[in-house]
Amino acid sequence: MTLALGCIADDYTGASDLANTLARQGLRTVQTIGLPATAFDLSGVDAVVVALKSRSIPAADAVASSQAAAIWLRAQGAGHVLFKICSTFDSTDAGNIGPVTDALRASSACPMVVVTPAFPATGRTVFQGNLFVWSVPLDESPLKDHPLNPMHDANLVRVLSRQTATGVGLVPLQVVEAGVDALRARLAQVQAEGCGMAIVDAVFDRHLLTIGAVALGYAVSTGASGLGLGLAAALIESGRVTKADPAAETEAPMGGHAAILAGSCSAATLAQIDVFAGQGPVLRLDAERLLADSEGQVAEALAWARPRLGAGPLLIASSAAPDQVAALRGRPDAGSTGHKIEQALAAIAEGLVQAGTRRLIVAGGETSGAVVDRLGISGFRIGPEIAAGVPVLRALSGQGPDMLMALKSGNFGGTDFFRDALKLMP
Ligand SMILES: Nc1ncnc2c1ncn2[C@@H]1O[C@H](COP(=O)(O)OP(=O)(O)O)[C@@H](O)[C@H]1O
Ligand SMILES: O=C(O)[C@@H](O)C(=O)COP(=O)(O)O
Repeated sequence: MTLALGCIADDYTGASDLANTLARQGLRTVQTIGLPATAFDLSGVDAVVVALKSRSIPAADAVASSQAAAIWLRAQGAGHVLFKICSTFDSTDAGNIGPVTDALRASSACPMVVVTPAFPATGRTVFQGNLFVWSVPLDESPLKDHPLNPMHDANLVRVLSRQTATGVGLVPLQVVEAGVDALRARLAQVQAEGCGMAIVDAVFDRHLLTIGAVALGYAVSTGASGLGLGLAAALIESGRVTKADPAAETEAPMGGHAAILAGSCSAATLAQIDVFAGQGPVLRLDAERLLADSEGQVAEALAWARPRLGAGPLLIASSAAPDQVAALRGRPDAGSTGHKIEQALAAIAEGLVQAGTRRLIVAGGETSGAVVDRLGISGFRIGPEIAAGVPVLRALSGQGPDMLMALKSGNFGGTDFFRDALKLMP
């Protein structure tokens, strides 16, 4: 059996978000952490999401790791490769959405790449090329304060044009609404005008079904979970995949201690931490102290956690409000602070697992990447959905610790997300 769909995600939360969407649509989906080191049994698998930590690294490195993933996915039979980016288009003028899309396009001789971060289930819509987060344009949303890639422009044609030498066209909503033929014709038109990519508007899932049906005709596409939804539906509609029942597998409870680690500074995560503070013990780490004495702070956090783990779930967070994040950005070592904080949280995760934690929730994409890497987990099977874009993950047995995880994108989930997650992670 060969793969129907290959996906490359630029971070680990994004990968589990996409894997969740594909699984809910009926594709038998596995998430790998990087490329599998050994031969990987793909029998019965329709889609693989290769999770990379490539969103905030130098563009050349992101291109190299994404190309390697694409080569592997195509060798497994994937006829289409989806480059999964963030639904809030997290990137800088240096990349990495443009450079990676360029490279994947070139290596598969794909004349045109459909690009859309729309994901209506989480309020991400694109209209006339402008990205909205619920009711506000991207540049007025909490993403304007992101510690690594603050987003100051909602116009994605402009944003992407700064990242690539190829022309970036626009397919407006009225064309998508008119259906697959109109969309194909418009893509051919923008291609004839010299564009190699096009931002495609989408407001409702029905638009993503149209976009997925058309995008499947190309070798590569770039987008968030909404595009995954459209591609999955098109694969089933075309008969290339037989729809699976996502609820068919029942799993034994995991047991063990439960803990939550938060490194996201998003508005949603800050609110979720406040709500959890009324339900269980919370340790708020001080970023300045963490940066000054990482080892000491990690040891202190673990000394705080160990005696409490037996009594129920606890939460440890470095998360801070925008003014504190901005203050840190003024430091001379600002370029490396995010990474250092991630590594400290990863070390705490390692200590928690050594102390018997088997159910771990991580808030934040980069943070999740650091934690999963530190734990040596090589992949996940996809469990029930906790909230839009966040599934329960079961570490693939025999590789890394046996455990349940939830990798929450900073901005996803309702205010009671942590309790919702723990209920589904027995
Ligand atoms: N108090 C803090 N001040 C500044 N940056 C922080 C703080 N706490 C965590 N960070 C960093 O902010 C970044 C958050 O990114 P990420 O984990 O991807 O969250 P999100 O999912 O919200 O994007 C990480 O690099 C993290 O280490
Ligand atoms: O598409 C999305 O919004 C998410 O899947 C995603 O990529 C999240 O990234 P982080 O907010 O950095 O976790």
